[in-house]
Amino acid sequence: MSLQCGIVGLPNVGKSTLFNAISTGVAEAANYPFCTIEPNVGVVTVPDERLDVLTGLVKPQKVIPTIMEFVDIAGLVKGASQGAGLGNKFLANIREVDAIVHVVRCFQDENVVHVEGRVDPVFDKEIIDAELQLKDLESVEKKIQKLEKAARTGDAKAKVELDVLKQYKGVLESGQNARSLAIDPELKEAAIGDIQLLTAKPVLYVANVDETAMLTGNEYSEKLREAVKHEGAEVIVLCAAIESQIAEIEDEEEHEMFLSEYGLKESGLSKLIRASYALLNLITYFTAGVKEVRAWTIEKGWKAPKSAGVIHTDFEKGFIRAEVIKIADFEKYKSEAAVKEAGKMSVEGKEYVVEDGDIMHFRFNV
Ligand SMILES: Nc1ncnc2c1ncn2[C@@H]1O[C@H](COP(=O)(O)OP(=O)(O)OP(=O)(O)O)[C@@H](O)[C@H]1O
Ligand SMILES: [Mg+2]
Repeated sequence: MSLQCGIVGLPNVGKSTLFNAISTGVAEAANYPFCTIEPNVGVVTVPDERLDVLTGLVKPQKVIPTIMEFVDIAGLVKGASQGAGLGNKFLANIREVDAIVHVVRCFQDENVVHVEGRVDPVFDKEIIDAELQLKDLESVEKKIQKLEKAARTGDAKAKVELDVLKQYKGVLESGQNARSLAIDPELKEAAIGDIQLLTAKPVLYVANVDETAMLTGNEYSEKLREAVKHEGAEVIVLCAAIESQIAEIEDEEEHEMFLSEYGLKESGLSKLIRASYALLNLITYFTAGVKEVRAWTIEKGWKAPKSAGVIHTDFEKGFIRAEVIKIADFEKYKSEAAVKEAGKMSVEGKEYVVEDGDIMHFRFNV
């Protein structure tokens, strides 16, 4: 299971710089075969200290972290929803991703052209939002037309959906994003699940600042933070130009030194990758054996059989039970045997909801 985050923003704000940093950022996770699916899709490993802890205790032959994909989407401009600057093609790229990383320029640099001729992150963000909203409005209106016909023939389901879609229309027309509509998840899925509204996708913002503001942020990033406060979205402050330099350092020690020289505890990229993972409502469970210690991605709320299914469909079909160790217990008792002896391993059935950090052992029968 691998989900995609699309990197979105105006032209020349640092999207590709950030993408390249992410894509070459093997320093954090040198043990995963980094690969590129397409030139603009990068597979990154999700940094996870717990995996290091487990590896230290189990000493496996192989360690496999979990992954995520980032897509570098070309810059959108004003009018993109009407096709300006190849707009429609890029908007289609956004439709395919699961979440959006919206990069906003918060750095001053006369040598880097700003398409609007000035640095104003809040206004920039609004340009992008407006284009995405216009595109969504188009999709919503199309579907409303279809549903109106069905509703007229007395289709009750169509009437319910129509009502929801009209609410979305209202939200979009008032210049808000579809995600701001508070609505029952099932109703939402029925109404807009098939049309993949761009502004319904979860979002986080990257304030791309200059080197001097990397630790503290600056007036621009503050303005952005203030402007998105009501959205409840996260704002990550980083300097894409520096991040891409840091990412190129493969030697782990040197990498650490570089970070500490800048006063950073961890790279902005690690922060961004973890935040994106959380944004998608993803959690990690582990399997731990001497052959392999591995992190697996599932969605929050998944029960044991479905979670087992990400390893192999047989695990789900033939699920019998799961033996679960909490990672804190593994750390405390140092081995599976010691955990068992202490009575800290639990045996769970089909209804067990897997928690972040669980170490799972599935019993199955095919
Ligand atoms: N934090 C920063 N400080 C200073 N310069 C930066 C910063 N981040 C990126 N840049 C510079 O900004 C320029 C544009 O960056 P980049 O190509 O990544 O933008 P982009 O958003 O991908 O643009 P496009 O939409 O045209 O593809 C580059 O010259 C890059 O080095
Ligand atoms: Mg680019």
